[in-house]
Amino acid sequence: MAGSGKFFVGGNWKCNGTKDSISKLVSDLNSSTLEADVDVVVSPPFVYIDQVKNSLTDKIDIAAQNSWIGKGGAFTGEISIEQLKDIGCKWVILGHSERRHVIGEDDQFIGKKAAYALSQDVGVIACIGELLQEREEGKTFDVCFRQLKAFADAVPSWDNVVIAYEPVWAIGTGKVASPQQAQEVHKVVRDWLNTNVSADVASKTRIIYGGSVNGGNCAELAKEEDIDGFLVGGASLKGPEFATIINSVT
Ligand SMILES: O=C(COP(=O)(O)O)NO
Repeated sequence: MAGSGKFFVGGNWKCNGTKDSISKLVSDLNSSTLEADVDVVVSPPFVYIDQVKNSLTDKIDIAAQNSWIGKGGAFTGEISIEQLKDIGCKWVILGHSERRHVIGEDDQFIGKKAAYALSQDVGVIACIGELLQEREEGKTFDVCFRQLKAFADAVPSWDNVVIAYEPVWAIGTGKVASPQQAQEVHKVVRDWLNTNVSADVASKTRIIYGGSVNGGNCAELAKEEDIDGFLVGGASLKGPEFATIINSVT
């Protein structure tokens, strides 16, 4: 399994950064003190992965923000897992709500991507989460279970999978889920794994939270039993704050 720490923290840089700003961010990360039992990844835009990989401390791995459903070839604009491995990616974020609700990727398409990445020994950060309307209609669990099932139907194994619960209404809004809200969903996700996959997978799979995590709220969230780390957007673009979040999970 790529990474065997009890905890997992990812920094999703999304479509942000320049060569200069990323150079500064990497420098800040390289000078940070990071706790040992946390697997840490950062996820730069594709065009900066090589720069980051060649300058970042080896204590932090690289995750791609997306990947193609299979081998490369005549797929204009796509980037294959083989190419991402070639430049040092060990992980890939798949099913992010921005890919689902902005780009329009569906559960099955995301499942195919996850299956192929895992078949090539690249770890998958499998994102799930409900829209505000779905939560208001009491459908949070149904949505998460549907998304989980699509991953479960596709993946050959859960050994290299981290689940990221990211309520869409909390992403980029500053409206972080309360520790109780996040724990409630993380618990039912772990129970779903126990019932539908195995007790071993349920106990070993890291379930991380994403959605407006910052240096001020991470400690309270990290205290929850079933929160095994974070997938951080905006706050991961600030090196010192991202280091604070990483060190809050131990
Ligand atoms: O999308 C997110 C979270 O983003 P924010 O931390 O900016 O809410 N992680 O993948």
